[in-house]
Amino acid sequence: MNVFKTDIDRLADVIKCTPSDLNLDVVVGCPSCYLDYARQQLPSIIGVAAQNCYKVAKGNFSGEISAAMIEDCGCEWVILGHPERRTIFHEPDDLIREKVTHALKSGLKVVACVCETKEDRDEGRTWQVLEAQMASLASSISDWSRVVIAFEALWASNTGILATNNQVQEVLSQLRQWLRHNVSHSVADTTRIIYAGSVSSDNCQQMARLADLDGFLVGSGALTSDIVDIIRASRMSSSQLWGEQQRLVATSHLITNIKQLRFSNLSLRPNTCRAIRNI
Ligand SMILES: O=C[C@H](O)COP(=O)(O)O
Repeated sequence: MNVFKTDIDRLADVIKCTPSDLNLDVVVGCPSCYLDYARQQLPSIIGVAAQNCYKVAKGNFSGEISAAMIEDCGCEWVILGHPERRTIFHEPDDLIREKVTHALKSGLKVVACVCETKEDRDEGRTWQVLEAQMASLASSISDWSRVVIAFEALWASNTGILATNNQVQEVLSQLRQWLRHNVSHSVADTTRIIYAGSVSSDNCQQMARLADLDGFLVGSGALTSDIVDIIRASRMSSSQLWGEQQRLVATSHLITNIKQLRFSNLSLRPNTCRAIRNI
């Protein structure tokens, strides 16, 4: 709930120049009322994701949208179980699992989120919480090739506290090991696991080097020129995915300020210029 149509226009203007040979998926998370508009404005190389959808195809569920509606808008992604859905709207694991089941069955690709809160970390139950979320999600997934796992350290999102690289890598590694032991080696080796929690220009390059990191889910950084650096860092990521999967950057918000930066030399840093050219 951070942007309007004019922001989509600005984003589209910049991103139309994006070359098509990126070894990277860039997916723009979008409020449901703008899905259709965003899909029309953005180049086809950029994915568009809904930020939620309901668990059934059709019916009397006022205020909800369905997977079929997302597809009808020409979009192929949905973000499910976002930490804000889990914590602010109290979506339980079971509901998220049902949504993931339905979205996949409907043909969408899913960014499935797991998260830990500050209390989870302080009380030493991070892995217990994440494992329960993973187990619930995994029971709904038959085709992992259309699933990206996003881990968010909620305590490091807009709090002024940053997760260290070690803290992030530790969890990402645990998530991959969990997939290895509970799903399969090939799923562990090919499923993209991305990180969310105040990813910015300042920390994206170091994080991109983490062994088990395959991209980012970006919130506030997608509202500034930082997203250019983040996309660039993701492209250079050292993750070792097998098979056809590419690294991924998903935004839960639209990128708003790139055009403004592009045409405002005062606020355009040299590395941002280069990054814009390179994407
Ligand atoms: O959807 C994005 C995540 O909630 C992360 O947001 P953030 O990058 O502002 O911490």
